[in-house]
Amino acid sequence: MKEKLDQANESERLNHGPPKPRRNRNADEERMSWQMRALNQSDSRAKFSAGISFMTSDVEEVIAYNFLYEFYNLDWMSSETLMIIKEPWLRYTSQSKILSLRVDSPSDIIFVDLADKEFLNKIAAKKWFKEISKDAEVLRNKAYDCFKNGNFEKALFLYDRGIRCNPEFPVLYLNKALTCLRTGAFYIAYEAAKLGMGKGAEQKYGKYDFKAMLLESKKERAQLDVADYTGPIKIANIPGKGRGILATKNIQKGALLCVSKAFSTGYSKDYDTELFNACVASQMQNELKSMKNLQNNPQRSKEIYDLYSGDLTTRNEEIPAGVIDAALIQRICTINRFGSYKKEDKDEIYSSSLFILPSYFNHACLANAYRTNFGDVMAVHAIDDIKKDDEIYLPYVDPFLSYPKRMEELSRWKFTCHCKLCELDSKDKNCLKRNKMWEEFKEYQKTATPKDIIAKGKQVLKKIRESYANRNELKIVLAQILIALSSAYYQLSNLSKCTQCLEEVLTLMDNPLKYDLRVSDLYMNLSICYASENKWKEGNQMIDKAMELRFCKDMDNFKHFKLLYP
Ligand SMILES: C[S@@+](CC[C@H](N)C(=O)[O-])C[C@H]1O[C@@H](n2cnc3c(N)ncnc32)[C@H](O)[C@@H]1O
Repeated sequence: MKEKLDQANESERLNHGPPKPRRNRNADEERMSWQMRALNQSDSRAKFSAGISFMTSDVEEVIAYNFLYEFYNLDWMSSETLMIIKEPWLRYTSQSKILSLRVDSPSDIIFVDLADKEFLNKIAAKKWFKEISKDAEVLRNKAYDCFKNGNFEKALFLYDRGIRCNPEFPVLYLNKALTCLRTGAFYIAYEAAKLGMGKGAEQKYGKYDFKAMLLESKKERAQLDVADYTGPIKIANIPGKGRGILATKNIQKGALLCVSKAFSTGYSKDYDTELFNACVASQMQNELKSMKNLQNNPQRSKEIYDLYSGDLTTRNEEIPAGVIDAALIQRICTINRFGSYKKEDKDEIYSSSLFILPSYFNHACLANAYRTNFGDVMAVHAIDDIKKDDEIYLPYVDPFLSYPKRMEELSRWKFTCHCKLCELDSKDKNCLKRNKMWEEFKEYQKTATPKDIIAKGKQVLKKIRESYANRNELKIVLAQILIALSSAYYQLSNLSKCTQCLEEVLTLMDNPLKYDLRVSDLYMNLSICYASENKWKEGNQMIDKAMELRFCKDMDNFKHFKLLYP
């Protein structure tokens, strides 16, 4: 750690002074040195760079950030690659004392096809021109091989080359469209398909079915796709909060407010997690995915750049479609991050997503809406009755956290929450003492036996109950300790005590927080307790309640609910 800091400080110092002249570098030596580094598997930078061979008498190191690539698929950066770098700048990195060309935004690099004589002429780089087969059929076959092997970037490159060789060959456009669908470049796919059809593809190859192609493109992808749905809500300016979401009519609790497909999602397991913690890894992956998606779908620029980035004053700046402002996208992805966490066997999977419409919800700990994530699709439901023109909130942090912890986590967004729960907690003199007791008990619980948990838990329960003497609602810590006790009683098969605790929890939680997944789980636990005492009617009532809280009440024959509680 110290070594890394020293390196960073040293590079900072160098970057503030004038650059030092350096000796010419020999291309072959450099290539050898990078290839040696590539042998060292842990140096991912070297692996990436070893693909590059140098043709000039001098060598410059380029560090390109924010590219989404896979190490086993680096064809797009090989010895043949010619690129134009827009607005390059020189920097000393913390890794070496040699200046490198730094590129932050993927849209600052234009990859040039060496077979594109016209373009090379235009940029006065004729000498790089390489005579390549002009047979569009050959190129089509080569591209198709790449496509079959999942190398979509290279396939696209070759289809474009083929189109340049023979712009009147319609199937190339259709194949290009299919490849674009695989990479998520929907708009370019649509444009290419339209061009192909314009060139007579339909007459030549039969009816062209864009929808079938889209379905085909999804076969190997475990990504959900839905059309976005917007219910009775709208985006509006909210004094003191920027923009937010308002109800356009009276809404009953349980109603569906919107369904959104993530613009981008990053998963921790897709990243080299040795370097970062899982949460940071998923966030970094999400930033790269959002840049890639925006590069593929430039017409969505406005939607993304309109999102809150932490500074309301600079929002008016119009960024042209196709330009990736990497720093801005990183800020947007951070402030509007929707995270989720899942444990699968031993694997802990974090995901970070960027959603468009849901990013406009402002925060309240005691919110009136609840989000459910299904992969990279989010459904938002009302969890309280909401009046027309009332603001609708989602919680940015877990409302079951203690008040100080919630405030600490919310400080990232630089506002103070004034929801009913925060107002109550901030005025509650016993709040800190009570949270301390609960935190200590949680620690104790980790290693204690169920019997010990009950013995100690009863004492703590008494004190926590007393601490709430002057408060009538939202006694969340009391509910939490009762949940802990109910689980210990259950483990000791003392079902009547378990039932007693759960019944009290559910009375205490008769507020919007009952829609939390952890509370509907308790209804299911209680139904098991009732069933084991042959109280079938009560048991069924509990299942019914859990269904309502999971927004499954109006769904056909329990199908969805069974997925949640098999
Ligand atoms: C994800 S954005 C929400 C949409 C944002 N208000 C906008 O104008 O686009 C998060 C930002 O909204 C503002 N915000 C959210 N909830 C708030 C609240 N309860 N009170 C004040 N500002 C809030 C904060 O500036 C926060 O950093």
